[in-house]
Amino acid sequence: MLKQRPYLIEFLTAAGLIVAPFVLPWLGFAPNTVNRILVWGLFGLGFDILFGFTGLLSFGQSAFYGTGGFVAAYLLTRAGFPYVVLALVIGMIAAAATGYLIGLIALRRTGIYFAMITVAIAEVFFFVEFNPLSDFTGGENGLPGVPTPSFNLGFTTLHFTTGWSLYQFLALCYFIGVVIALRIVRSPVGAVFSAIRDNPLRATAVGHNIHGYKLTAFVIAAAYAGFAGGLLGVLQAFMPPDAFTFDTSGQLVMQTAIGGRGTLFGPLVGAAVWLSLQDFLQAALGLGAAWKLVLGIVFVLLVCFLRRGIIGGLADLYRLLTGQRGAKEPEESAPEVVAVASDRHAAAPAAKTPAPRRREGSASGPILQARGLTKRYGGLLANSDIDFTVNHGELRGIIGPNGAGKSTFFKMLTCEVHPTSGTILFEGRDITGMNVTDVCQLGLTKSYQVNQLFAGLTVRENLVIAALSALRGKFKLDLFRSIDSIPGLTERVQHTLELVNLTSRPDTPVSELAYGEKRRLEIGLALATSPSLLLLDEPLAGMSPRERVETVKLLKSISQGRTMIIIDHDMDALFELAERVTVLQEGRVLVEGTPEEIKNNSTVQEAYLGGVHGVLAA
Ligand SMILES: Nc1ncnc2c1ncn2[C@@H]1O[C@H](COP(=O)(O)OP(=O)(O)OP(=O)(O)O)[C@@H](O)[C@H]1O
Repeated sequence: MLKQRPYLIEFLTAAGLIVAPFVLPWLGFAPNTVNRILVWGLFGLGFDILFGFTGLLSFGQSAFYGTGGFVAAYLLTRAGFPYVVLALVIGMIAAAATGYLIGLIALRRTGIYFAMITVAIAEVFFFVEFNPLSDFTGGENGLPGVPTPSFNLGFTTLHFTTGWSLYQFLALCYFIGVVIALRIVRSPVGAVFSAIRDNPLRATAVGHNIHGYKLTAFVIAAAYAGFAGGLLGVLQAFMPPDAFTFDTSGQLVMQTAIGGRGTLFGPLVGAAVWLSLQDFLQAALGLGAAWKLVLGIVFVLLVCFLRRGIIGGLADLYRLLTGQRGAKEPEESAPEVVAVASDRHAAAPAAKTPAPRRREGSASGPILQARGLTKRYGGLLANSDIDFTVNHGELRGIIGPNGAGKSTFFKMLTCEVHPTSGTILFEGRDITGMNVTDVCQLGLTKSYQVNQLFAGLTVRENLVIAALSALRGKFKLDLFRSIDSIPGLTERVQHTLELVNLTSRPDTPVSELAYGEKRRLEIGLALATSPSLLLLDEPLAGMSPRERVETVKLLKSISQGRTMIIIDHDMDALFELAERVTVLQEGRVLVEGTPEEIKNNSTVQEAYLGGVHGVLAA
């Protein structure tokens, strides 16, 4: 994400587009096929930002393809609008506006429900195009007579009519589309897109308004689709009604899967495979409609054996040949291994600490107050009437038997779940009922009991995601800004790497980290948001004895100048770290005191050991 060879991809794209008309005819590609591939490739650039980079699978892109196409075609054929490029841009804006409205509805749901909504909406558009709007769209006849572009340069006029002549115009459009898409995916917004794809829950928890970013990706994809739809009309001199069909959306998804999602060029490569196979099987072999049978088999084989598509497969091959390690897809990430005897990167006290949002030295008194906090899950009372206060600069420990309600308590404090009753004050402000993103932006966040990392990204990229929320706020549309140009980002990430002792592993994909390293990165994600109150939910869970010792050292170092609350079952470690300890039992505060008081408290010993007094204190 951070390291990019500037303009190399842009240069190679331009070179490829210039060379293509000289090379592709030798490979049997007709100019019309190449032009169709470019239109699909442009359509796919936006779709790949949505699907490949943000992880949102839409089956409704035909709605925007058709909208942009018909708006442009209507302007050029029925409304007598003379400017082709401007008509294409207006079509694109219409599609983007439509995408915004549909996105507001569709993005209310995730996963399969989101996909189903997009299918349904595309079907509605198809119906509307054929019936109520047929006077404008030509119904099943479409809109014939779409002109091709020409540019008057004063001394001469450039006409882009058909074949390789039109290719020049389409290639320019595709190139501009690639340049814009690359800027977007390299921007902070692009980084947050990847975070949403990998772990939307954590992207929200580190302070990003993921709904806003998803909507952005949706609108970008719609805009690309709308422009490509307009180009389809120009290419065919006719805007076909089937632009609106489900087949269009399905073909786009399949082409992207064939070429490789999350690569930007995958849809272009997928379209090349699809359309050249279509031409070859239909025309050369005379298979007629049966060509789809062969295509289906090719698709299944490709998806089974090249899960990351053709480009992903080639990238893997390149890494294999050059001995580089490659990032795995998030779903293929190695399961977390608890044994970490081979962890060579032992923790050590860190040199620098990213500053908390509010300096502790300047504040005193309570930073957090919970009053009468209760959480009911149906008939189960997970937390009951908890009163809890933590002061600025304090390191508080929370212990309690399994199921005592510790994690639920943390979830309520960070507003991940809302209390059934009670109030939470953070820095004197009532945060009860706020959302986890806003609370993180205020400076209260937590590390999770079970790692919640961005599994498809590297260590550094993970920390960048978290640091971006502190530096840019929860939502910002800096779509064309380079991520490297954000002041303080590099330093903050570097400091966090030092703090969690991962300086030797910044470019390692998360899937290749040892368990202990993942736990430290988990803490690093929370730290990189610069919280003024940091909650750590079982930071020592699953660690070997050696790692526990090292991590306790690390936690001590982190705690300097910071307010922290730590839940853990390792009481020795917690008693060593915390100034005060709160004991929860059956959802209630059992007792609160210094580690010494807790160790010697007979009620606590009763709760833990069923009355075998003295063992805790031993
Ligand atoms: N989403 C939920 N729906 C229903 N019950 C829940 C939910 N989350 C937690 N609980 C229940 O609430 C109780 C407290 O759970 P919680 O995870 O807060 O305990 P804990 O002290 O963190 O336990 P552990 O130490 O094992 O992590 C448990 O009985 C648990 O089953």
